[in-house]
Amino acid sequence: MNSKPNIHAMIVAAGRGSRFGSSIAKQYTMLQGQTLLQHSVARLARSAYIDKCLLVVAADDSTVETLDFALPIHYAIGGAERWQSVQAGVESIANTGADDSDLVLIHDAARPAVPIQDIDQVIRVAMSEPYGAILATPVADTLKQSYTQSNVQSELANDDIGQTSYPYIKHTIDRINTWQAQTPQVFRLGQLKAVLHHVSEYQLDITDEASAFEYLDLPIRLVTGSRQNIKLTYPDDAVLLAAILAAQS
Ligand SMILES: Nc1ccn([C@@H]2O[C@H](COP(=O)(O)OP(=O)(O)OP(=O)(O)O)[C@@H](O)[C@H]2O)c(=O)n1
Ligand SMILES: C[C@](O)(CO)[C@H](O)COP(=O)(O)O
Repeated sequence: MNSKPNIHAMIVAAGRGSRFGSSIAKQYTMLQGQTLLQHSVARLARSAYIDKCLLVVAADDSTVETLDFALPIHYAIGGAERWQSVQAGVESIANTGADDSDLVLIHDAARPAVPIQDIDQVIRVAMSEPYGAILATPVADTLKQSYTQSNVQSELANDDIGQTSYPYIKHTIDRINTWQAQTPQVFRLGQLKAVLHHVSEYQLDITDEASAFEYLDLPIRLVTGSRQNIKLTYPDDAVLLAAILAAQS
């Protein structure tokens, strides 16, 4: 195993933020005087392993070029699904002549509070792995699988409590050995290219790149990260992120 591979950092910022529901793409939400995307680049800039960054943005993005970043920036145009944005970034990195054993670090623009020590730790672990490693946190809550049943007779008419769409509990999911995936996710370039090709060929539905390796039974290491590394997904997350960024600064 090459113990000192090159690291190619990529931030995916080509999403729409439909669950966040703002009129501007959520990566341009301002918190603590900067956009989320600028915060995320600034976090990577503080890692000794990273000296430049590829930003994967939407084809119609007219905001990114108006911003200053803490690293030299290159651009690629993203796709409709997150993995397609990553694939565009991977192609761009491969076209620079990068080696298949190099590491590609993928981070969400929407995770601006990742601690620097977590970035460095997941890189160090990935360096000793044949495929890669991701940040994640053990699930802390009791998890319920749900079902919906429209014709259940309840003592209280559903309308009386103003909500007809609450589901019921099916069962409790065992949380032992259950983790919440975060980013950065760090993989060998050649392997990442291959698994994304598989996702494309078989039209797999994935929400992170580690899932592509899972489909092929390729082991990816879980590195325990901070619970502060939350993603701006729903409007409530903005309150939490603002508090986390303020506490970290
Ligand atoms: N086609 C896509 C979809 C997502 N992303 C990026 O992937 C990260 C995490 O994805 P998510 O939170 O799902 O972002 P969105 O797709 O923007 O949100 P939503 O699913 O609510 O629309 C974000 O930084 C987002 O910009 C991307 O680059 N290209
Ligand atoms: C990559 C990711 O941030 C890991 O948590 C996540 O999978 C992005 O997509 P999601 O649809 O919000 O889970």
